[in-house]
Amino acid sequence: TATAYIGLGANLNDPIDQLCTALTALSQLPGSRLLGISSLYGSKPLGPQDQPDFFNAVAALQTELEPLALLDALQSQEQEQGRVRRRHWGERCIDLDILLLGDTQWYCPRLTLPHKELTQRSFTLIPLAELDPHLCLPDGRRVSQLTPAFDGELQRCQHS
Ligand SMILES: CC1(C)Nc2nc(N)[nH]c(=O)c2N=C1O
Repeated sequence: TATAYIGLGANLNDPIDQLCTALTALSQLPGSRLLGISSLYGSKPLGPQDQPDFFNAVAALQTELEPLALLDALQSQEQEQGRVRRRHWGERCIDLDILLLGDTQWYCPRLTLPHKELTQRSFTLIPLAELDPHLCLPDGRRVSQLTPAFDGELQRCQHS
């Protein structure tokens, strides 16, 4: 098995509830075990600004699933939660992205691992470093070395 890090994002139709629904689905994924969940973060949308702020989190999932099987499972969960693609980089009720799958480096049209934008986005990097401060990327970089560039960009939501 390998540890997958899944990026979750939502900014439509009660986003926090959407994230909870997705996390419940992840905890029930066959051949997988939910190891941990980052804090919940709020962030300004990257892309068109005429959309609501996003809520983001990252989940750590131990899984036996192969990359494309995991991708299929995540994409069917997005459909299940009624994701409709309206415009490029537009609002969506749920986004489930594989950020990392162990040390796998995977380059195919459907899936790139590690996620292409992983180190360019506060809302993936900061929750990831929270989950595993010592995490190393396949190219050897430590995520905790990359987060200072994004200090102050992300709001950790108040724990209810
Ligand atoms: C539309 C785009 C690029 N912008 C985002 N912006 C933020 N803040 N969070 C996201 O999860 C997110 N996801 C996206 O896919």
